[in-house]
Amino acid sequence: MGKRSHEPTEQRPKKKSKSEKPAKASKDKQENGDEKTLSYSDASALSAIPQSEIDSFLTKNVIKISDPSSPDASQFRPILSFDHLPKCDVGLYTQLKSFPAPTPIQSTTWPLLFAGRDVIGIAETGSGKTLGFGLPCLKKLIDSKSSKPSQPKAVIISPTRELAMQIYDQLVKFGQNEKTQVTCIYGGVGKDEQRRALQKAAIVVATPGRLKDLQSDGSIDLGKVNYLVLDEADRMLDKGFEQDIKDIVKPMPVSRRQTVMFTATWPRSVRDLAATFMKTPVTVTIGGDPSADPRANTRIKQVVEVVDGREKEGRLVQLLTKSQRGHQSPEKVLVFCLYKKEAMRIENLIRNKGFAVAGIHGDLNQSERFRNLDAFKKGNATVLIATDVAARGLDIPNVKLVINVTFPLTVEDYVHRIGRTGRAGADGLAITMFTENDKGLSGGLINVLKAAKQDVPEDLLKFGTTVKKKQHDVYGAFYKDVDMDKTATKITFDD
Ligand SMILES: Nc1ncnc2c1ncn2[C@@H]1O[C@H](COP(=O)(O)OP(=O)(O)OP(=O)(O)O)[C@@H](O)[C@H]1O
Repeated sequence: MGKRSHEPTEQRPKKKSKSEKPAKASKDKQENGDEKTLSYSDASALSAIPQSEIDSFLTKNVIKISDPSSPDASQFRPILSFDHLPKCDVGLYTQLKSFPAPTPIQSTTWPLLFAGRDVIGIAETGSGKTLGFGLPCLKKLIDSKSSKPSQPKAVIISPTRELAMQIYDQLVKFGQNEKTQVTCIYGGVGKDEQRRALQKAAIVVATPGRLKDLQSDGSIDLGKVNYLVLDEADRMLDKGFEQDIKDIVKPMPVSRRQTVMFTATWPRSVRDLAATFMKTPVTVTIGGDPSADPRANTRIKQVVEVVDGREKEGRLVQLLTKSQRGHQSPEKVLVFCLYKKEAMRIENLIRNKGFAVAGIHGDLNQSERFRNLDAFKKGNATVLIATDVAARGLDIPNVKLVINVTFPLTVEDYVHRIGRTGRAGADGLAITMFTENDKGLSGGLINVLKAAKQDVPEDLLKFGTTVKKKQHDVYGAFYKDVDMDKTATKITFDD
């Protein structure tokens, strides 16, 4: 565990006197001797906003900023409007016009990231974290561009291939002029094309296994990387990925890079480890205390049904019938299973009942995974049966309902799973079947329900309210290669 203390004092931003200068800059002394000044100062329109307005924004959105290096977190005023963004000559901000304003996590982390600080950003699912780290990444690339890149300057690591592709798509969409310089690499497909693309890549979005592979065989040199993002950071730091991440970051020492971690859940178990990857990070939390239980997005209505395991399939068919039949356009429903074989069995059952269904899990090849996800995105299939490979980060338009047929291994995964609905300000519904087998997680689930002001069924309370210590080292496991009623023997991850 890291020696560095990661217990910063929590501060609410203080009031700023009118005479105070808004300009700020942070210096990044690079090991190769270059001293790079990352200058950032508030736009004049932002400086002109009365402090009371800033304070009410921070209070309304329950924003906490913890900066161990400065008692005065107010030196970074949140960017309340896109007009407050630092000047950028190319059309980086053009696509933002489709949004009314930055989301709270964007408002609060952008100034810190533009100023070169290491940041941990914790905010609910579907709250725009991708652009939170993505826009400063593109801006940094644009600002630093003196010649064509020969080596990547930024690396964004994501736990799944589909999420990596989604982040890549967003970066390409927003950084249109930088298109050729963003590359996505992930496992399950050939390496040659990826090697070619890497030759002109300034930003690399990757899953850890393939990145490590290409690094080990000399296809990619990460020695010039100065912006590192771990998306779904708690997932990236758990036992399944920890060593890969350590290996990947070796050529880019912490002193020389800006390190950024974003997630919706931030369990204590990963915090000390996270600190070893960062230099005096500022922790930004939207909507609550990071030391509390994982927080679900409060616009999602959560229903928990305590059932007998044998009732699950019948109940699933009932729920799908209600959401799919008799509607001109059936609702999109995402159904989560824990096991690959379970997912396959449920998919067949649902298909035989005549529903428009697709599946996504680790036993499919990569083109099937992409194709099935795409069919669901486009609405050609309105039911997607998934394992936890689809639990994190995926931004699928208009998912109205998430059904958990089998409870995940951790309550954090539950929060991410249900977060596939209720995105970008929309409402959503999550229905979870909970059986006696899951009772070890009842305490954690009850706390998640209570924190989001949801009903807690009596039947669930019967299983107990104690929160057990995390049971799985491989927190957020994706798949188990076993049948439902056998003990897990092998857990595999994306590469
Ligand atoms: N400022 C904004 N205003 C409105 N919508 C936005 C804004 N920024 C991003 N979005 C949209 O919000 C949706 C969710 O964003 P994103 O996928 O980045 O969420 P997230 O916080 O990373 O979620 P998760 O925790 O599930 O990974 C996307 O469709 C994105 O285009």
